[in-house]
Amino acid sequence: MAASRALLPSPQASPAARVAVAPSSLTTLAARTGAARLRVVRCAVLSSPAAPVAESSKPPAHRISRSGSDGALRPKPAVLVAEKLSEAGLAVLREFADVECAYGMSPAELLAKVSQFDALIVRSGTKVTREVLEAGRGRLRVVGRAGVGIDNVDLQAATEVGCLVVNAPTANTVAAAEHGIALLASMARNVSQADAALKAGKWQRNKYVGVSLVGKTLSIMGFGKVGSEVARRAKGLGMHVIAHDPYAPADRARALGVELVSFDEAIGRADFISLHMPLIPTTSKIFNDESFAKMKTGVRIINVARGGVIDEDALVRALDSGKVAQAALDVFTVEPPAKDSMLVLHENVTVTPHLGASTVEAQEGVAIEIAEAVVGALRGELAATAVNAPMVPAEIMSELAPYVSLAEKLGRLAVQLVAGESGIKGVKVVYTTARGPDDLDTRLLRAMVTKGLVEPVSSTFVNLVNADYAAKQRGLRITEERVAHDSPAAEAPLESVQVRLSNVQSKFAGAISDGGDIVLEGRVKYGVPHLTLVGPYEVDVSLEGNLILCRQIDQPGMIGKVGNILGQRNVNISFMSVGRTFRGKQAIMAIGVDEEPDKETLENIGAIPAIEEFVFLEL
Ligand SMILES: NC(=O)c1ccc[n+]([C@@H]2O[C@H](COP(=O)([O-])OP(=O)(O)OC[C@H]3O[C@@H](n4cnc5c(N)ncnc54)[C@H](O)[C@@H]3O)[C@@H](O)[C@H]2O)c1
Ligand SMILES: O=C(O)[C@H](O)COP(=O)(O)O
Repeated sequence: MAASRALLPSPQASPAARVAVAPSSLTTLAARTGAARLRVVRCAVLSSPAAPVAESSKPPAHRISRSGSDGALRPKPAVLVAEKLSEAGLAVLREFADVECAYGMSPAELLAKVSQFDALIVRSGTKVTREVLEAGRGRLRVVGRAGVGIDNVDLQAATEVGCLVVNAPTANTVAAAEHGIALLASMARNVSQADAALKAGKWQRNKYVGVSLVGKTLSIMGFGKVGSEVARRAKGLGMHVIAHDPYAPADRARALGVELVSFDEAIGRADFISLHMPLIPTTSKIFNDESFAKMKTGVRIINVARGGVIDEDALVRALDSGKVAQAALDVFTVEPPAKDSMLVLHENVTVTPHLGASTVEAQEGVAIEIAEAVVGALRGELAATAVNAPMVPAEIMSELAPYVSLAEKLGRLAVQLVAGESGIKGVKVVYTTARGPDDLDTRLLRAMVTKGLVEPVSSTFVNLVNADYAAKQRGLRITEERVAHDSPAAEAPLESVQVRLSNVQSKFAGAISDGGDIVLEGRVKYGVPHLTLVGPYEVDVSLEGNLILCRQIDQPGMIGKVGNILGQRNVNISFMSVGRTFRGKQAIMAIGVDEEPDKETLENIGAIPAIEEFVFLEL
């Protein structure tokens, strides 16, 4: 079987979720409800060795009806809708399945019910925990998230029990952007405070004098789907819009008349700051005492992204001191927030209960998008919005698995090296192989590089079906080059894979090649992906755990010094490799570590006099 007939999800996915897709159907796109969306493509579900269901917990018998496209009689699937879904979506579901809407269930009620259903649909208010997924094991095949964020679904557990998770990533973008603008305007004019005062009988015209928006600088933090829609609307209000997003395409920003700037410049120049980045380890509490201190006194902040990007205690301090004049928040670290939350009760704070996606139109769009994805998945089709993606059949996996993992890891490392404000422009993937184009289809590898580049910095989930579309959406131009390997007798499908990011700045200058690109190259050795080139430096480090890269003057004792610091802090080194240009000149150390070193440990490494720069990268 050719490699081109295969798909691969995250390596931990269980065999029960295995799906194969014909290459001819890989790129069907459709435009709908104003937002571009991907259609599902038909594919064959490979045999799913479902776990045996205990006699006592067996679900009730299925109702028999004609649900197959071939008209054959087979059981009608059952779908549990746990949160309010628009009628349009329910109608799509009812055509294919028995639908039960059980809104507002307690966790115990959900746990008791879930084993009777083939699919479960939720929004952000229902926690789909490991316990829930375990309870559904054997019958529950799909969890549909009617919205973007899947922070409430235990993805790892879903994958382990062979349950596909699909989401609806685009239909609520405009609604979230409009809510951001609504909060911006109502905060600036004290609408909610004045409304509350008037309803309490107070006519306070002098107290609620607002500030104007026209001519003010708005910084958009995260220039993705929602951020760019907010920018477009704010320009219409006469605001000067700048943005910070290290991974956004500069062309798209330019087309909207938005200047991309560094983090410090964005927060330092802004009168208003609107947050639109995903909650990922690098953005967690990124707005904290230190960043508030760099803002203009009297700045105003809007958050319709995720509560966790703000250190909420620090925001209360900044509001109390007047550093931040006002905040308008739709999202909170814990939802719902405590009733006595000082942030929510602060008089200079406007709050809404996570309403960004809550418009009639968005909920209709999201409901249809998720209903179609769930029905498609129950039919054995692969949704382009599958979050824990599909994988390749065993015979393909056995040969390509380590290269697939290598491709994703190179993408993942490369994107973490990006810095500055120019955004990623060109991506080139170079394969050195003894095989001809007919023997090695590189789509899977290209998709995995895209997955590695996109997933760590966005709320987009990439699988083989949507990889090229996801790259295009983000303005990533991915080109490929095949370099013939000298030894045509070589058995391995690939000698090496190289990922080059052009026209980017890097937070680690040592990763920049002589040609000015971020360059990472890897090989598979004894079935394990290895990093073998960083910029111009040859290294050899197994890609397991996490990685520290240090650039230093080549001199004796460096390995010992860094090793000591890590050892003292109980950080286990799994691999270490040094590469240098010339003796006594520049060298880099690539260190594989099992644990994540804390900030102080990394600072101690950086403080070694011969170390010129270092970076910690997560795999
Ligand atoms: N309040 C709501 O109801 C609601 C509705 C929709 C989306 N959201 C949330 O809004 C956020 C944005 O959603 P989206 O659909 O626009 O996602 P997206 O993936 O399209 O955009 C996120 C952008 O953030 C950028 N980014 C990543 N790390 C960054 C960093 N350190 N600094 C600056 N930018 C960074 C990415 O490059 C990307 O361009 C998500 O957190 C999503 O869950 C909330
Ligand atoms: O992630 C999302 O799509 C938004 O935060 C909306 O969540 P909701 O569907 O619970 O409104």
